[in-house]
Amino acid sequence: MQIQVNDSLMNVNVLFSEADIRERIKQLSEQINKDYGTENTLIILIVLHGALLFASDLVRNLGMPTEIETVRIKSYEGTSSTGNITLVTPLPKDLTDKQILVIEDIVDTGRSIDFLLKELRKTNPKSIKVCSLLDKPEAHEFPVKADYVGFEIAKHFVIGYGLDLDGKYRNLPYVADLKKA
Ligand SMILES: O=P(O)(O)OC[C@H]1O[C@H](OP(=O)(O)OP(=O)(O)O)[C@H](O)[C@@H]1O
Ligand code: HPA
Repeated sequence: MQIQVNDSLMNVNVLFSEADIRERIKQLSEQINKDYGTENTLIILIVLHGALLFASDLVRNLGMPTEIETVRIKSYEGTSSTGNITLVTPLPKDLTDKQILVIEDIVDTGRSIDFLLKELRKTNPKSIKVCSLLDKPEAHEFPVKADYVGFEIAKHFVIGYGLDLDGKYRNLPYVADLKKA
């Protein structure tokens, strides 16, 4: 598939197929189940919109009692971070002494997760961990490290499986990167 991005025609190259993603989610959920056990409630905090598809597949494989919460933050226009994070919806209430697992689609510059973790720490939770489908270590501008990462990728803009370009392509069942045609 080819798509137009600003003045350039881009090739869409599949990086991770549906089957790759399914298999990696199985491995990640086994690790999370092992780390948290089955007794205590885990708050699953889904960062909207990008993490919606990943989170909905991941939580089905978790064995502990969970409460699902969402927060919406926004900072991207096109393929670049604006540098300004907006907390579009408030944080969930009553996070004090709770175990929180933040679900992200991607850690790119790290600005969004850095911002969110700072906000969450103000609520005095018992613990906070981050599970991100994708991580771009070479793009980090903030000292963040996700506890669970599906795939590390190079510094290319990616779309699909929740990830968008100006709101489009989130419904693709695979993750693809964009390269000049
Ligand atoms: O590490 P960063 O450089 O901050 O990039 C990662 C963030 O960017 C995207 O969110 P976006 O603002 O595009 O909102 P969306 O989830 O609704 O697409 C993505 O979902 C992450 O939250
Ligand atoms: O590579 C990306 N793709 C889509 N959304 C994003 N938000 C940060 N990085 C990306």
